[in-house]
Amino acid sequence: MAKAPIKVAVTGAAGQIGYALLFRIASGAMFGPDQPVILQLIEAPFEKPLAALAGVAMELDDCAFPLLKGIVQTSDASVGFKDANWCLLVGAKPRGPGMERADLLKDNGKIFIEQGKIIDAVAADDARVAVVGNPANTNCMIAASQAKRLTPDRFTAMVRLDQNRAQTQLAQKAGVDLTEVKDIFIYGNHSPTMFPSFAHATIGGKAAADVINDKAWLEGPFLETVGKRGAAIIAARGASSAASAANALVDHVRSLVTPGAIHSIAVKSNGLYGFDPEVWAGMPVRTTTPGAYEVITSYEMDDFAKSKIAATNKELVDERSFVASML
Ligand SMILES: NC(=O)c1ccc[n+]([C@@H]2O[C@H](COP(=O)([O-])OP(=O)(O)OC[C@H]3O[C@@H](n4cnc5c(N)ncnc54)[C@H](O)[C@@H]3O)[C@@H](O)[C@H]2O)c1
Ligand SMILES: O=C(O)C[C@H](O)C(=O)O
Repeated sequence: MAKAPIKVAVTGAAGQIGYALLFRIASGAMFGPDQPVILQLIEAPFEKPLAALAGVAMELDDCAFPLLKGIVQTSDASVGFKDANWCLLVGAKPRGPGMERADLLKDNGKIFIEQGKIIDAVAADDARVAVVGNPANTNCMIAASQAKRLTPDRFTAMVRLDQNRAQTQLAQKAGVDLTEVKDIFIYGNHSPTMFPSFAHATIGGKAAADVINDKAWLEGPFLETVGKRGAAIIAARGASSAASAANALVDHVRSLVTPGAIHSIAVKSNGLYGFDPEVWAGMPVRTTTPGAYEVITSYEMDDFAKSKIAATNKELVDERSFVASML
């Protein structure tokens, strides 16, 4: 028997990531080739993005995707999140000229407070939330802070782009196919302070550090390249990563609905790996049942890793304190 459609709400649907994302969701890449979807597309309440959204919806129609069972277009979040099983929070205000990070946090904080409240009020009982809009970890923490019905574990932020970037860098350095690289996980913030923990990664079943045999590269250029990849793409393209970010969100959700998948997501830390209990930090998880996961707690951290985790934790704690009065 055919499966019932699931409702997938996407904010910022007419933005660059939205344009690279919606067609993949509708094609089955995110939820599988037998799972019909209804897309509930949410944009800012302005003429230009809403007109662009109408154009994106026309293109979705024109793809004649067999799995796409409906499209909602709205600037009203209570309509867009209504009964949503997945809420993909991509839309956010970008940093303007001369704007401090704290101002960005506060402006986006208002958006994520509002969206957190509405999701908690109207989304489906099994709703899951994945945050992409930057600063993703703290926006996710803010949205989760507004929820009374939905528990904090339902709210995750995306560090999968960083994991994918790190995997490719290790494969290229070792000169192997990237499928040989396993167990590279991202700890902390989606920002240059993130820590891709190379000590536990393997290449072709052997410790990555032994295969690469270049500690200085791992502790220096590797971390720097992964941490600053977003900025390098902005410098090269004149716009932030979009196709790779959309692809990473497909991977994030696909892994979360696939029992047994092991992957990095940002979750409420609850004090694991030395993070402040109240911040959302990247860490390795294993998906248990579709949408649910357990944090893998067995990785030992050496002094180098502990110092990197302390630095990214400090940034997350600082971000939380910038917005504490709003929570
Ligand atoms: N976590 C990651 O790995 C990662 C990677 C790349 C980009 N990002 C972030 O993703 C976000 C989106 O990037 P983009 O390139 O698509 O940006 P974009 O500016 O092209 O699109 C953002 C869209 O969000 C909409 N929007 C703004 N406020 C909204 C609201 N309250 N409700 C609904 N829609 C709203 C805008 O109208 C716009 O269409 C940015 O914050 C970017 O920094 C995160
Ligand atoms: O939008 C950005 O600042 C960069 C983006 O988060 C990325 O990692 O590509």
